[in-house]
Amino acid sequence: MENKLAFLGTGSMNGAVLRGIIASGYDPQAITATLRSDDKAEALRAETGVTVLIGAQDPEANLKAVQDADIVFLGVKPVGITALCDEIKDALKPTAVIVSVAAAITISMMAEHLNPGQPVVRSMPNTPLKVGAGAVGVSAGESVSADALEAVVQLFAGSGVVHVVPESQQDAVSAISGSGPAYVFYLAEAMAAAGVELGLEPALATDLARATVAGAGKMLSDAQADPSALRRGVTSPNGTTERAIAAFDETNLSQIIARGAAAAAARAAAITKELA
Ligand SMILES: NC(=O)C1=CN([C@@H]2O[C@H](COP(=O)(O)OP(=O)(O)OC[C@H]3O[C@@H](n4cnc5c(N)ncnc54)[C@H](OP(=O)(O)O)[C@@H]3O)[C@@H](O)[C@H]2O)C=CC1
Ligand SMILES: O=C(O)[C@@H]1CCC=N1
Repeated sequence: MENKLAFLGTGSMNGAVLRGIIASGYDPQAITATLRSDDKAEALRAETGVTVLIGAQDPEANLKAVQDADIVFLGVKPVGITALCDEIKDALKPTAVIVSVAAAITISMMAEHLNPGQPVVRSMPNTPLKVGAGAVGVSAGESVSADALEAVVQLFAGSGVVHVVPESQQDAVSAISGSGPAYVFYLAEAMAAAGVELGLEPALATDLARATVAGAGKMLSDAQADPSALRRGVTSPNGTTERAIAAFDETNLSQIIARGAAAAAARAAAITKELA
């Protein structure tokens, strides 16, 4: 029988994890999801077939969702994670594995707000899980058995690549793959704007940028794909692409991207300090 799953705070990220799991064939009847407000509840129910409980209508929604759950995904904002742990801790099965998707909240911060020995996994997923193309870093607390960790890894693996990483690397994972989809969307926005500057209609420029980023992403989705080799395949000697890459290099675009990622990782470390 499949593990019973609970999703507490089923917004953008937990919703993507949930949709990825459902798309990979998991029985929706084994899943209960909670939301705080009711505006997206009906759509979530209709789309996924899971049981949806709404906090604004039932103060016990989270408690009901976890009472027979084997794996509990915490999907609220970082600032709400420890309060959510306090809320649910006595309703959890002692063996239930808590899986946080929150940036910056450490395993020990969660463990302080749960009963001793409750297994805790810290994960950093990303929203492309929703379309079966996610990337996830997971780190296990000391109470997590090898079987329990494997069960969590398998849930994510149905809709993305999964790497078990030391918890000390989670801020870096967050800065690369957690936030990374936004960097790629930003690139698509910048390409569309560049197309408009070159005289294309905005709708055409956006469509060309969108299809190009999506197509390049599809080529990269092969686990053996090498980004540098793929780039060279587009870059004719003394051709047009070469001039664009040279202009990027002149402006040190790689360093600019590294600065952005470092700023994201630094913000995660700062949030940890703020909320510890
Ligand atoms: N968005 C992303 O790409 C990524 C996000 N994350 C992490 O995911 C977490 C959630 O972020 P995100 O999904 O973007 O945020 P969202 O605001 O989209 O989702 C949070 C959800 O939690 C609900 N909620 C808040 N408090 C409670 C509660 N006490 N009980 C039940 N539901 C509650 C909110 O409901 P309501 O709207 O009604 O308040 C909302 O639906 C964060 O900790 C973030 O660090 C990690 C990786 C990537
Ligand atoms: O922006 C954030 O804080 C979250 C964590 C990683 C992606 N989104």
